[in-house]
Amino acid sequence: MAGEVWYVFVMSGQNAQKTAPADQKVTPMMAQYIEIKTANPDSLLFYRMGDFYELFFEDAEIASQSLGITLTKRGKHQGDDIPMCGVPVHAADDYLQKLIAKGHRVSVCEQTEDPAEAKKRGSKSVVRRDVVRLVTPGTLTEERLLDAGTNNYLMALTRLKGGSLSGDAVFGLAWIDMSTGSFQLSETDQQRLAADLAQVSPRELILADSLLQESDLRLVAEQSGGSLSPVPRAFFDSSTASDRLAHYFGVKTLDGFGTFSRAELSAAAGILSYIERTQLGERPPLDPPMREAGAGRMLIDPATRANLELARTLSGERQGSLLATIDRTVTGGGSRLLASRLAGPLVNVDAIHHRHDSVAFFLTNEIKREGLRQTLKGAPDMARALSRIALNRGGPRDILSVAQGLAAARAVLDQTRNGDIPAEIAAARASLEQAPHELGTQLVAAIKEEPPLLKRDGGFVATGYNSDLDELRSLRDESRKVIAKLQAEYSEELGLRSLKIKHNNVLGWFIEAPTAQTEKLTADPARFIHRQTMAGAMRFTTTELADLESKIASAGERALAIELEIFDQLGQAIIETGDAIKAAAHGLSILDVSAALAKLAQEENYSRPVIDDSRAFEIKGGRHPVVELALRKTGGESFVANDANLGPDASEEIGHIWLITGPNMAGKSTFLRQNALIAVLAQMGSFVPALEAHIGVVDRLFSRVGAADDLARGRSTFMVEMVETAAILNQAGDRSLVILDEIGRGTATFDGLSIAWATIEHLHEVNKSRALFATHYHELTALSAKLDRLSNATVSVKEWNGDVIFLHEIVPGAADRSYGIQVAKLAGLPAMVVERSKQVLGQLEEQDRRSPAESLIDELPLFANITTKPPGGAADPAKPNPVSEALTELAPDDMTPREALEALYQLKTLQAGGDG
Ligand SMILES: Nc1ncnc2c1ncn2[C@@H]1O[C@H](COP(=O)(O)OP(=O)(O)OP(=O)(O)O)[C@@H](O)[C@H]1O
Repeated sequence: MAGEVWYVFVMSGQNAQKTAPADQKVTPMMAQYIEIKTANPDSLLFYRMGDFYELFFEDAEIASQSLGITLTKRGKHQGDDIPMCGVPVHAADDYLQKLIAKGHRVSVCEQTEDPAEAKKRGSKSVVRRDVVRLVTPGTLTEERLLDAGTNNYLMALTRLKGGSLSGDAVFGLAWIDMSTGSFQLSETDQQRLAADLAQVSPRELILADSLLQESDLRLVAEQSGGSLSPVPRAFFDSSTASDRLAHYFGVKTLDGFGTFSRAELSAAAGILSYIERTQLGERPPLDPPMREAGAGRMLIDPATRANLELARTLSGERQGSLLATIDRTVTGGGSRLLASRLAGPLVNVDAIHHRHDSVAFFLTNEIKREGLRQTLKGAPDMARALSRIALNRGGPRDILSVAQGLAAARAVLDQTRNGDIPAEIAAARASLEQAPHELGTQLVAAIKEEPPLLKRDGGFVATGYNSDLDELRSLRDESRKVIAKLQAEYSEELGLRSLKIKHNNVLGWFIEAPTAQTEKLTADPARFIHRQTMAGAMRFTTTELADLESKIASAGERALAIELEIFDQLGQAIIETGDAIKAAAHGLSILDVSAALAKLAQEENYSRPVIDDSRAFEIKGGRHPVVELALRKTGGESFVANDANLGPDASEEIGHIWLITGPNMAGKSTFLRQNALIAVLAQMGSFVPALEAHIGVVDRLFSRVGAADDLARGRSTFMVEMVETAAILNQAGDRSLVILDEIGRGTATFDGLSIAWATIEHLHEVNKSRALFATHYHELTALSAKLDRLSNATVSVKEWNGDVIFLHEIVPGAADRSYGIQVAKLAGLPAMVVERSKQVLGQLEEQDRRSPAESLIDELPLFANITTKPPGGAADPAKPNPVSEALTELAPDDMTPREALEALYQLKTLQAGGDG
């Protein structure tokens, strides 16, 4: 059997042309390897051999290339060398990290018995081995494999066809951070799906392999950025999902956790099946699933998220993103919470107010804040340590982390005690109060201050914690002294100054004396038992020495056994109070985030925004936090603050659109983005970089800024631009905020201008969103005469000696020109080209004066008139349509089936006549 299996495996490699004879000789170890490899086909197999994990065949080739380690060979198979490479067990984490980062999955196969046991079964028997864990990007828990400030989400996506009331498909989402135990569920639709995936930004996305076959869904899944793990459809079986969930959490019914939709349950079942498969028996300590109402968050689609550089810059780095600019947290948990708040700003006014209250509290209570931050700086990542302990991957340092985390929780309670405490802070404090503080005190007493990483060798329990352990340790540690004393006694008794007691691994402890002086020892063979004769020396032992030796050895062993038992007891006590520990860890994160945002507000002069359910969007003295910081760092000019007001006038209920024209490099894009960022910051619960801000909650944020090629997906710059614009025009509503920067730029002038024109009309008439629209098409400014909620704004510049000076000030009105040529001159375009451009421009402007674009305004009907026509432009509304006239005449209730059929034929004839 093993031979056949082997054959299948090798067929996927270079040796495909070779066939394996039925009587193929496979060494027992190789047979075992092949069996295990076949059972774990989609991953690289780390096969434990002594102090190394070895990889063979294709796995070895892939790993050696990915890790830059030497490819060697071990034995032959079917006449060919077997490629092999290996990584030392003690450094395995680093190699795992590299492989996982490159998108691989790794099965870790351990020896599950002592080699001595295997030998008992016969000299040729192989040590039993088994895969103990499948390491995938979304199931990591090791500190070294994780980024402290980033959640590591595993996400499951499932679809129920016709799951909604309207019969459309609904999607269930479940996501888990195994390193902290958080577990969330939500339901969404096709339109929101990409935005919801982007909000979570999973490291690994699991979905039924059948879904991955659909190209649209595959695209959305790929866009999430997570590594894709297809699994069988059966993982998501929604009919058994409730039972599987209840079973996992050891409850009879899920009622206590809340109500979940079928799609959510199906996603939850999928993710739990995957965890069971990858963790092989270990159960990560998960929180009960929480329902994340998708509608409770501002919708930000992936393109907008990327354009606004919320968590990463367009080039993929954290540095330079909004998140990096505002992050003043001092703990890993705080940093993760801040990132998830930024990824999903709220839309509930009360919830936003609560967060602002917390920031305000720490802004006024500076001493409390700084004391708190000082304490938190030393607090380790309790949530992640807890997870490792529960997964049986914990070490002494994880226990110490919990101990120190609980100590920090106690200190923080004292530091935030008095004063008028806002609701969110009070709730966080309550969770700290309920933490298992007695256990904390016990842990502090139990673990040394700087324990070793692994529990394996002991040495982590503090002195004074367990008296038996202390005794055994001193026996072991005192051994040298006891031996030295014995040596002194023997040498005195025998009068032999050169007698020594030594130790080696073969003999253990022994007495050694120069051969010439061993007379007295050999004379008493019953006492001095001869062990070995060397050149010039002889070795002996005594019952006394042997007794001492076994005492020392067993003291070490017994000490280790006691330490491991203590470790298990403490671990168990931690797991039992896991929920309270996790709640306290979350409480600390909330305090960290609130204090950090207050610190930010103070340092950067942010102010508290007014948030309500209106359609207001009034920003006074707004700034772009990232550009402002960049300018400050370069020490050049300072950032010019600007106002924006897109709110409705007193008599209206719908927001406004600003059309911004202005020279290149003046600051249009910066202005657009800063307003979007201010909305995001306000609704995530932060203060904002402005003197004042009044924002009626934004439910969806859309931004189309700049143009980026997406050639990897076969879309041109212009196609990307149009796909994103289409998404905006199809989805934005009157509570949305839309930022459009130079729409139409990617095509010929007239096409671009026409698209921009129609887009503005659509936003104004149909979407009715608050919007900022930057453009170089000056012709568009004429639209403000026709569209009453459209105003023109421009960025002011000064011209001086033919050069242009940017003032970066947004003022009402339209730009008279682009100053493109002046900017080109600044950029160092050759003087000849600059001059020639001026000439060409002069001629073009002359032509334009003869047929100005303003006339378009009167010639073209308003956009609204067009939308009232049926799609396809079938009929002229001025001419009566015979089909609709006939339809109006019909009275279905008064007709027999036969008459109805005849009427249908008649209608068809009429239509045919009309088409002709
Ligand atoms: N309000 C401001 N205060 C100070 N400097 C600013 C301000 N806004 C923008 N700048 C500076 O001007 C540069 C250009 O800004 P931005 O890219 O927003 O211009 P733009 O008008 O969109 O240009 P283009 O039309 O060429 O795309 C920025 O990188 C920044 O250094």
